[in-house]
Amino acid sequence: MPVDLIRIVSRDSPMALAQVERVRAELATLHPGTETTVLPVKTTGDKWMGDLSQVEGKGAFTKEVDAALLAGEADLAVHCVKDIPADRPLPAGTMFAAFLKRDDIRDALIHPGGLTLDQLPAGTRIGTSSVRRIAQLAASHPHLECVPIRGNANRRMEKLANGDADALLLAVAGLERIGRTDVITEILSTETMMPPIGAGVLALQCREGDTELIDTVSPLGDPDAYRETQAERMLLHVLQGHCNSPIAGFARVERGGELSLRACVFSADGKTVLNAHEWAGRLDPATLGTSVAVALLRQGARDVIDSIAH
Ligand SMILES: NCc1[nH]cc(CCC(=O)O)c1CC(=O)O
Repeated sequence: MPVDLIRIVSRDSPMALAQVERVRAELATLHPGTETTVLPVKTTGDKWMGDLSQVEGKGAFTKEVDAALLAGEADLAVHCVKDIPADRPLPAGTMFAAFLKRDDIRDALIHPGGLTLDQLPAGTRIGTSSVRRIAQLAASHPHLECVPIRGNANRRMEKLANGDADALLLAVAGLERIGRTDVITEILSTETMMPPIGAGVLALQCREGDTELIDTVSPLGDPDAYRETQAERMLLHVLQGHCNSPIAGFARVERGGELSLRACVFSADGKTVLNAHEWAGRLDPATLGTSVAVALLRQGARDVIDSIAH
């Protein structure tokens, strides 16, 4: 029997609330009798506009949401997988109930003048605080300058309009969710800008043992998103990357159903780029993630990751 009521907790940014609406719509189709309510919470990551490594790093966007779940104030949390730390287990007492069908995993350039990345003149200020984006731009477009910018996607676009930067890099999936794909001037290929672990995947997280709820929401899960996410998160877990680690990578269920995983570890200045790409063959997704991580560690990833302060 599907449950009568699901109280959903999430960050309160426009993007996060759009994500919740997707979950509610999918649930309404599947279980018209199940009612849903929304509990929006502000997280440390939303409030703190400084360097994320000075608060608790990546958990900054999930901590308060997970706390509401554990306190029984809500039954289901919706998170971007990209924002869920992978170097440590999920908070004790919680588990994933589903990974939704994956959205676009690529990053987009937003340049009010309409130029593409390769057309941007030297000294163009790219607003991004992402170590992953900064390192890749340093490697491929060293003539561009990255300037720190924080806040949710809507805020960043306001800051761009105010002249705090000349261009932005933002995830296509996020822009789709807030209905602002109109601002995109170029979608960057995964070769030009390798996405972060978990890009474009939404996770449903619940309390362990909440079996009726799990039975109600798990049909929303997508099997390919599950396999890809397992491989990607195991990679990050084995690498023990921290919030300041320029690590990028993505798994993909290719034609024929086989899973592949490629990943890069960069030094902060983009001068060192380690690269690995493997096919699962008979390996399960998590073992593929381990195997690619080990390949990167053999190339020296430990030193590269540890040389960056966090
Ligand atoms: N850091 C915030 C965040 N978390 C997830 C996304 C994008 C959507 C996704 O990948 O699920 C974004 C915005 C961005 O990086 O542009």
